[in-house]
Amino acid sequence: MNNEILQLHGLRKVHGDDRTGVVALDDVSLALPAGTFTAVMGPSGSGKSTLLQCAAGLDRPTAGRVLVAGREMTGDETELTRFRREHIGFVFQQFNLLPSLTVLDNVTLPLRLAGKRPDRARAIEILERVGLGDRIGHRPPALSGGQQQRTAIARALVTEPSVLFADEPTGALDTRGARAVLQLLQQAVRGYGRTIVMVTHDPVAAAHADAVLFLADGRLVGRMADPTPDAVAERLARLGDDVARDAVRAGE
Ligand SMILES: Nc1ncnc2c1ncn2[C@@H]1O[C@H](COP(=O)(O)OP(=O)(O)OP(=O)(O)O)[C@@H](O)[C@H]1O
Repeated sequence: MNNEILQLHGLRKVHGDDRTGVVALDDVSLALPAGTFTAVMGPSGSGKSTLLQCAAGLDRPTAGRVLVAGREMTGDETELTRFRREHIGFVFQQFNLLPSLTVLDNVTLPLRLAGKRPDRARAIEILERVGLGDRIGHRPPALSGGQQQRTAIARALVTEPSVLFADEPTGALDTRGARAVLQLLQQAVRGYGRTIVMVTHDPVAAAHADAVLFLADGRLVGRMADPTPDAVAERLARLGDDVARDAVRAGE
């Protein structure tokens, strides 16, 4: 059985005109097994968000293929939307909850959008799992940032996505809120077998993953298994030095 739940083949993304635009991704290929937690790191502008957006079907690559659970992500907007609803979960830095809906209604929303029965019992079970069982009737503005992000994670998990993508999920949180969110993501992988890909700038956050992928100038330039915060920070510093040196050389 093919255990690789996410495959990227020769992904290229040019923002703007293909000839004069910005090359954000340059021939990125990777395959991630199901049930793994992967962090993506790299200097600012290295293409991390673009990689996540293309892999999640929120943006279209200029070239290359994305396969999720063995199926190619392709087609018109309607097909892409259906594919995303079925296979993809996404967690944003700024939570993106609907402020006028209760926590419970935010979490059942993806089911309703997919035309499925909004299974309240299941949504409540997930909210209990993320530690918000006593907050289901609250509205997001009444919650802390960490609680809002845990609501967003519950919303992303309710459809049991093949892959959950998270773009800087702890970027707007304090240390305590961030730790709770990272532990939750770990638990979703280790306890429930989900697959998570997370972009982060924070070596401590990245060290919660099983492996870290490093991007520089739109290319995959390294992978670290069993990361520690110190090892990640050191690798990142070296990458930053390399990028700065290349920029100086290009300007010579
Ligand atoms: N919509 C866009 N239009 C034009 N250029 C873009 C667009 N989005 C991103 N870029 C460019 O593509 C490159 C990669 O951007 P991306 O946001 O993916 O990098 P990143 O690694 O996520 O950066 P950061 O860590 O600063 O968020 C950058 O040079 C950026 O300026």
